[in-house]
Amino acid sequence: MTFQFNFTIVNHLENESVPLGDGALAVDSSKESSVSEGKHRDRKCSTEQFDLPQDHLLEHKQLGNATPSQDTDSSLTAANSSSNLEPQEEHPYIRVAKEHTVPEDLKKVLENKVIETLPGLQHVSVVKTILLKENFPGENIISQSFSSQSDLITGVYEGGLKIWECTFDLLAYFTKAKVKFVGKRVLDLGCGSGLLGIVAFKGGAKEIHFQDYNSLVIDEVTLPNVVANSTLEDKGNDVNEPDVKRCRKSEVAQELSKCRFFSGEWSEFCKLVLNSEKFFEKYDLILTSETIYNPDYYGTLHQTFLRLLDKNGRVLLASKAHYFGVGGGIHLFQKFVEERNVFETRTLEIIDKGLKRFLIEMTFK
Ligand SMILES: C[S@@+](CC[C@H](N)C(=O)[O-])C[C@H]1O[C@@H](n2cnc3c(N)ncnc32)[C@H](O)[C@@H]1O
Repeated sequence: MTFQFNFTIVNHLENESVPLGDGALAVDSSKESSVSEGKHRDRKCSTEQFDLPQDHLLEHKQLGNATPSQDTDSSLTAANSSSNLEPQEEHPYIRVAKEHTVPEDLKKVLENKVIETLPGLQHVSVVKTILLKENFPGENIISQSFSSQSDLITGVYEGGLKIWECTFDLLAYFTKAKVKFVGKRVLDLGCGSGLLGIVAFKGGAKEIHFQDYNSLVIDEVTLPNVVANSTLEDKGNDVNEPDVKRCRKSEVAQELSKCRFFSGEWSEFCKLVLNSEKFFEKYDLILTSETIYNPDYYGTLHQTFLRLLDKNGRVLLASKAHYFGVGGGIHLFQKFVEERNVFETRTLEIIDKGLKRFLIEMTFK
């Protein structure tokens, strides 16, 4: 079955057809659970990494693999042009992280976007973007993903343009387990649409950071989604008085200042936030859905948790049991984590409908 719109909301929305826009992305939903195969994985590599955190966890030995990267995209930057804090000789190119600022004119962010409420998630609206590939010559992940008919292109496009199934599992868990966000520092890691972070935002989190591999995803999907879910939409539309409007705008800007947006590969993202001039406090909660499909990334991912999670914090991770084609999956990842002996993992829920899926929690030992 082929959907033709910017988001493929798999399984849950399989029967929801959306009108076509010219130039809209077509994604084959039948490939949802089997991510792109080895044909794109020609830069698979692994290295020992990186700078370890300056705390008690230093004593734990790190054996991670580095993330593969592939330079087919002009937005990639040579790694050796960035900070030399970390050895990266085996990666001539790596997707350097950057922070995306929220544009002042929020209306512009939503220009040409169609906002739709997700069925069953009335409190979260989702922006559907019309992505014309010629608008994004630098990061032509849309056309590449389309022409290769795959959901992921390792090191080029990591799947953030669509909403993956486990996101809904984690959202349901938040409600069921009454997960508290108030006052928490939250990271939506590998955010794609950013729904997990958005729920944390709406739930009163103190600060919410969104990270995706692709800057296009942040600019065209995550950021518009967050703006659409800020109170600007709820409050702003029916008001005409300039003073009231101005006041609401500044309220919204203040609210949005709790959110920060980052793109780039995980180790680069860690470097960016840890070395940033802005004060960085570790996260109380790291939310992450469908990010353990590729075993080559486990080292970097584990390292990211290790470096960015507060010692009393927890990771809530949602994943399919197995990712056919790429080889990752929950058991492999849990084994990897166990061997590093830094985190404890606990299975929160097993969803045995369709493809088996897991929700796990990770806390420091
Ligand atoms: C399959 S998508 C899942 C998106 C979203 N969490 C969801 O459930 O809909 C995987 C996400 O992980 C991120 N990701 C995967 N590998 C990464 C890496 N090595 N460095 C940075 N981000 C990565 C990508 O940005 C991508 O959005």
